[in-house]
Amino acid sequence: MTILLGSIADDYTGASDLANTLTKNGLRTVQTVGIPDPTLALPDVDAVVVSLKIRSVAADEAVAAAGKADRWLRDRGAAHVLYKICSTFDSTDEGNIGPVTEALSRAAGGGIVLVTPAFPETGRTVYLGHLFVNGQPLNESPLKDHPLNPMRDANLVRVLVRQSRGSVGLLDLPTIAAGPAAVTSRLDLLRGRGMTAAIADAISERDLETLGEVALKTPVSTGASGLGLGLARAVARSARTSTANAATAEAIRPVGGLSAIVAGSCSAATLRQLEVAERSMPVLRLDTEKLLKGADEISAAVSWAGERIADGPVVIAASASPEVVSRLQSQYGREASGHAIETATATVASELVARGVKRLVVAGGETSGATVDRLAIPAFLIGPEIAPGVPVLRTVGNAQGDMLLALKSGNFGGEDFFGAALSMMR
Ligand SMILES: Nc1ncnc2c1ncn2[C@@H]1O[C@H](COP(=O)(O)OP(=O)(O)O)[C@@H](O)[C@H]1O
Ligand SMILES: O=C(O)[C@@H](O)C(=O)COP(=O)(O)O
Repeated sequence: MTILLGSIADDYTGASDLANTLTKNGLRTVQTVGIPDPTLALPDVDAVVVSLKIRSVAADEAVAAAGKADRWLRDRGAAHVLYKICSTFDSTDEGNIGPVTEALSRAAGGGIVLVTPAFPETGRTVYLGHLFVNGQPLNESPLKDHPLNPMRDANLVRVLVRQSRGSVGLLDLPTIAAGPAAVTSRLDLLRGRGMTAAIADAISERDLETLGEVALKTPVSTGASGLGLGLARAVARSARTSTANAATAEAIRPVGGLSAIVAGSCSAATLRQLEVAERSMPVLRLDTEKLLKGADEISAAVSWAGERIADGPVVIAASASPEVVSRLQSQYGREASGHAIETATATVASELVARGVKRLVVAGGETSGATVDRLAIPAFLIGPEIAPGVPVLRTVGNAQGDMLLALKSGNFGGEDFFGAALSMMR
């Protein structure tokens, strides 16, 4: 297998979002969980997205993990590797978007890296280096209250500079509108001025196609699914792969079994989706105070689910409003509470799988990472899209047998996401 496009994703929901975009734009794609074991039989694909859980870890740890994934991808022919970050640029000033981007670039021989989180299909646009989320500046959007990475600055040039050793330039919209040649010469100019990264504006698919075409000629880029779209279309044009949706029917062959939803995302979209789910499914809201004090809350949740799950899907959620989250964090600390809750939701999910759940929806990036790790799932095939950025996933090489999952980024999906997801997972 020669990989036409490689990617390293900083979390698992983000990986499935990107894998969905690559698939929709013609690339046969597999999502691996970490670097696959050599014994795992992977399907023949055009693109591999290696999912890592490094969004919220120390930068040196992220650099080391991404470096290993990069070598694995390059050894299998990937000439270009996209570092998939969140479309809302989730990171802190100690975050790793800058350090990983610089390390991947150094490993590939240096140069300037094109960076853009734009993903217009989900309302993420970048203009003059400022990120907008559904029309609101990032720092005024619900992301200002993210439990782990509160985003308080919409100026991404400034955000990236704070995380980087090198300096960061801007590829503005008029340059991008002028087409690939203009973008390439502007990048050359910025590189000549010693810049190691450039934040690229993008408000439409056309901008992303231009950026994808330019980025593909370089060894590394950093961005979200929007840049993935541009890269996939450029790869499809150059390698003459199909431009049709590459999702396979195999990916959604029914698996039967029971179904459940586990949520740890506290994003505005997930909170609304939980309210809507309450109208049609039993929903258990975990008492996170109790959860942090001991394991009883987990076993209580598992027995609550056990009494109901034979009759239909159940929902178990730790998710809470920004006020409740910040109260808990001031008592137990941000990282400690986040980590303890992720461990709890992953434990609940694995107990439910042990009781026959084969169709599982998980809401939240860190929450999904902890759950997929706990279930030790090695890889996923990409099925059809449930909502922009969220595909149905079918496990590959799973010890518990085939399962269908949906890993929902906190901010993605319409109000009825949970019902819509389960109706596509049989
Ligand atoms: N009630 C709560 N109080 C504090 N933190 C919480 C609560 N519920 C969930 N969390 C934590 O918030 C974080 C949400 O992050 P994540 O799962 O990535 O969601 P998203 O996709 O919305 O970013 C996780 O670390 C999760 O454990
Ligand atoms: O790019 C995106 O917005 C998503 O793919 C993503 O990474 C979201 O992260 P979580 O909300 O933490 O799942």
